[in-house]
Amino acid sequence: MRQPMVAGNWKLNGSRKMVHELLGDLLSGLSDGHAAEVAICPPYVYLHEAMTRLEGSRVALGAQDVSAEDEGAYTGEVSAPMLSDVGCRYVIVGHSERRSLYHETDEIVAHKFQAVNRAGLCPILCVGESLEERNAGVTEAVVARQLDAVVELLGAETVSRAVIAYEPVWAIGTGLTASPEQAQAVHAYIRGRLAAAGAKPDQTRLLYGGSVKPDNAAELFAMPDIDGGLIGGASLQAEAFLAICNAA
Ligand SMILES: O=C[C@H](O)COP(=O)(O)O
Repeated sequence: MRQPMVAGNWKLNGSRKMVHELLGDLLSGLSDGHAAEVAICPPYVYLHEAMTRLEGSRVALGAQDVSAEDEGAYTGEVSAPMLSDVGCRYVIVGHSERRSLYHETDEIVAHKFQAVNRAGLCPILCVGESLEERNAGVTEAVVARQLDAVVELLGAETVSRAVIAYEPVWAIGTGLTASPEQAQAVHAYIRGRLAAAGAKPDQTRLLYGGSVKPDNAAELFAMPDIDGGLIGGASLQAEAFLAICNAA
């Protein structure tokens, strides 16, 4: 039985005020027995403050990115041991915005995944195709290439212990959501590919991301291989995020 998970990716949004207000609303709105694991991933500068706010709660902290290096002369970078030091449990790697806007290759993503793993944290590995790729019928090939880059470096068993987020690029921040059937098909493909590579992915949590909102979360999460969501825009409003957490 996989515990569902809902992770909020704040992206480049937030303030100290928002950390206090939104997390306060979240903590008071989550019922004690909520079934899903909930995580929030604010910008680096707010991690410590968020950790202080979340201490003693069941809400986990994650980061949105990480350096592939642990320490040294890498101006501007933040390492996985540092993220561990401030209380993170999760680190998003390979988000499509990092891949497209900051030119992160599959190889860089694999090394970031490795750094997160080395620090004892859990990667949330993002994979997903662009609209052009979907229309060209190469969705599975793109997802396979992104997944295989990490499997080749670390092995399928290690990858299957991470969280994997399928985020079709065309659904991110656009209001267009993959249908539950479209998302389920790719999730099943990912699980199958990990199994074919020698892992036992029955326990691997596969999240869907891309315009998840309170009104579409339940039907997406009802699919057999969708174990929750990676939420962008809707994670910035307590009411919407709580409704999505409850749907999981
Ligand atoms: O990391 C989150 C995803 O990019 C989804 O963002 P969105 O919910 O705003 O579409």
